[in-house]
Amino acid sequence: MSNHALENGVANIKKEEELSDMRHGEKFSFLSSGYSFEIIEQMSNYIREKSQLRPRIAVICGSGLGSLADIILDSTVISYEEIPHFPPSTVPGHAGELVIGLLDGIPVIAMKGRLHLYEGYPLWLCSMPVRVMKLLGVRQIVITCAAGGLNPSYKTGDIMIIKDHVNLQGLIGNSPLVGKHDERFGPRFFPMNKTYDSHYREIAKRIATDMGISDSVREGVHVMVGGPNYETIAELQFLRLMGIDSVGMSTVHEVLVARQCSMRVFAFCLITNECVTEYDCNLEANHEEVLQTAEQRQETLKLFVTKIVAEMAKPENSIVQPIPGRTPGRTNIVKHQINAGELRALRKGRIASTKPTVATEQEVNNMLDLGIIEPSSG
Ligand SMILES: O=P(O)(O)O[C@H]1O[C@H](CO)[C@@H](O)[C@H]1O
Ligand code: HPA
Repeated sequence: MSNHALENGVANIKKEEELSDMRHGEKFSFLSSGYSFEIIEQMSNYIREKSQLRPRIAVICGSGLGSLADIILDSTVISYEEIPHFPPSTVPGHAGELVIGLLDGIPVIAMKGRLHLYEGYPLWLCSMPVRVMKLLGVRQIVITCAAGGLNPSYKTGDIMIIKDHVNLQGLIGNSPLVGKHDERFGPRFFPMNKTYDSHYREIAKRIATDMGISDSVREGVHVMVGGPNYETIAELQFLRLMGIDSVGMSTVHEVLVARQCSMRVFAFCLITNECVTEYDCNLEANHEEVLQTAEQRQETLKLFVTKIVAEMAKPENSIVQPIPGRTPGRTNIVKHQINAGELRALRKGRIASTKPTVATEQEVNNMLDLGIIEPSSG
């Protein structure tokens, strides 16, 4: 190793050590999966104080799709920069604001702009807002992104409902979930085969038909590449061989974290450009085209998202099942230890409000979602 590389390595380790108290407070947590539960809690507490609303549904707005948040009424807008420990958004088309308000009368929280790996943020940091939203009470999430259409039948302006993904980063060990595990965020080992909620996908297709846009609504497999450069022809040909329909630089890490904490996920891409897979083609991908397509499709997308959120909010569509995979016997993972008597009381009547020292309402909801406790029928 050269001296220079060595120095860089030492500098990085020092930086990691400085960060470690913000994460798990352990000197050697270099491969940390990010902020500790307590830091995430601090962030959600900060946001909770800004609005009376307690949304169950979140929307992440992709590149150029921030206008989806503009139809949220009676809103409280919180800049990412004012939230403790929250990094700024640095990409054109991503305002870097949380918007909490009413979408057609339904409480929602929207991320107007997301965080990307290519901004220099590790994946755990890019997906950290999902955990913050979970602690705020979010149980269902709509994740949107701009993406290149790799399936040759796709056209610019199409909406692709994501039915599955290939987690290229994760397959080689770069996941937002690597590192020290905290079961309060969900199980370490969990399945991914039911990630993209099939019921919500059916609802979205029905809505597309009702809106008369079903010709431009597809369903396919998404891949997240690291970016920020667009792909070479050889890379795109390789991805197509893998069965990929759309290519983006986001979404997958957010979906992973959302599923780990049992959120129900609906995700779609706006196909903002057609991927160039032939050497003799003069087209070149560019971010201006991405933003332009998003702007052209914004009115349609606003209506599409509004209708989907309205359906997701219906009681029959908002039931959340705990994700399987919880470590058996881990009832001691809540912040305040629960003894057997208290746990029995929790099981009987969801007593959060009468026994605040045992567990907060938020913790009870978390435990219910994780399957640590069960709702009583009485
Ligand atoms: O995924 P979002 O943020 O929607 O945007 C996509 O568009 C940008 C590239 O033009 C990248 O950020 C890519 O990920
Ligand atoms: N490739 C990767 N990410 C993208 C693209 C693309 O073609 N378009 C929008 N985001």
